[in-house]
Amino acid sequence: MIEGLEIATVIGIYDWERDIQQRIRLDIEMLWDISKAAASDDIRDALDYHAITTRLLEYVESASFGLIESLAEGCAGIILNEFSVPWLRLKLSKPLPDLGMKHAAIVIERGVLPG
Ligand SMILES: Nc1nc2c(c(=O)[nH]1)N=C([C@H](O)[C@@H](O)CO)CN2
Repeated sequence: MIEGLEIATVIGIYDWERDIQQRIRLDIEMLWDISKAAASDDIRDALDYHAITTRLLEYVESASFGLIESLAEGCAGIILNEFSVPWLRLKLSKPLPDLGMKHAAIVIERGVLPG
């Protein structure tokens, strides 16, 4: 699980949002059988959360989406396709204190759960 990953990006549908950066937060559950990595103690058998985080930082920092939905799908696609994760649940939160709420968030599940 990657929890509380905060990244600044251009995100939003309004003109004023196109000229600023806002910090989104990612919480990601990922399915991975850890038994091989636990037995070998070899990072090559593990789901390397450092590598995933580095890739997401690169992607989100350079992104410029209007909707949080689009950014969430982009992040999910990277994890599924580049890191061979079979299934994930991803929550993307965007702070909205001006609207009187802590944040708006969406949760998506992508990939296939075994059996
Ligand atoms: N379903 C969505 N609704 C809204 C989004 C969004 O990304 N998905 N975004 C906005 C604005 O950008 C808002 O965050 C600015 O206050 C409004 N609704």
